[in-house]
Amino acid sequence: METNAIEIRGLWTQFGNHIVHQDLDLTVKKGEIVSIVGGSGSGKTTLLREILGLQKPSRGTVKVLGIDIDKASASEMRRLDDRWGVLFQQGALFSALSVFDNIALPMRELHGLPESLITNAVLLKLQMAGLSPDDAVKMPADLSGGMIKRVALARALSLEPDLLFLDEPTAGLDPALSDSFVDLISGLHDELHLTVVMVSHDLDTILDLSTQIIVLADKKVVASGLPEDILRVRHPFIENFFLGNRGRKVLAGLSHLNVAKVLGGSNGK
Ligand SMILES: Nc1ncnc2c1ncn2[C@@H]1O[C@H](COP(=O)(O)OP(=O)(O)OP(=O)(O)O)[C@@H](O)[C@H]1O
Repeated sequence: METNAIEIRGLWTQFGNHIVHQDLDLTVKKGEIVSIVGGSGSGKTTLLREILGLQKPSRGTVKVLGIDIDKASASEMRRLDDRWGVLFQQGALFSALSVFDNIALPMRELHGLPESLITNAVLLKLQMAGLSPDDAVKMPADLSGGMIKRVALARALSLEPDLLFLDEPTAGLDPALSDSFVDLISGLHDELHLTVVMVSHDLDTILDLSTQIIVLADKKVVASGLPEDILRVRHPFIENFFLGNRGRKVLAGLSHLNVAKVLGGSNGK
């Protein structure tokens, strides 16, 4: 049985003369929560787009749930579409559709299910995403930022995916809302045995959720694993991101991680 949710081997991405990924390898096992981090322009969004088959790499293979995205037939791609849910930063909801219709859309598009089943499924997804049945009739313009994220999450879950992709899930949320969104993702992961792949700049979210952190820099994966594995790798991005003032504060709050010990004498002051 396939144990890897995603396998990327020898990936190159080039736009004109600009090489974004150079011989990049990456593996996500089923059931993991993986955070992809990297500086602006390091190619995180492009990588997500390549995993989703929205963009073709210049070279290399991308396999999702055992299927080679480049060689997949139209029907295989449709089946994959059924098996992943995507919460992207932009265009999270259709503004002309109610909350109900936004969540129902993927079911209506892909399955032609009877409306009575769709209604029950939408109500269940609303509940899973921490929303009430009364929210179903609201329009996106009437929702707060936190609610929009929850509705977008409910829609991403609408086809009961095995894989969930989140692009900056907590961007724009205040700390309390961000914490409750993190709890929600964590609960859904445990309950639904989801594999989650997210791109995030939010260190709290990354450290709270990830079973694997993947650091993109210099056109490839420069470090991957748990925070203690990442911190052992000397790289300017890692030092800035994890060990800048804010990073140190967040890491200091993690009792299981002896940051000073991991860093040794030189940086562990
Ligand atoms: N379609 C495209 N054509 C040309 N260049 C592109 C295209 N898509 C992305 N790029 C370039 O590839 C690089 C990586 O972009 P990408 O959006 O993947 O980075 P990112 O890590 O997600 O950045 P950010 O954190 O700022 O969102 C950037 O230099 C970007 O300008």
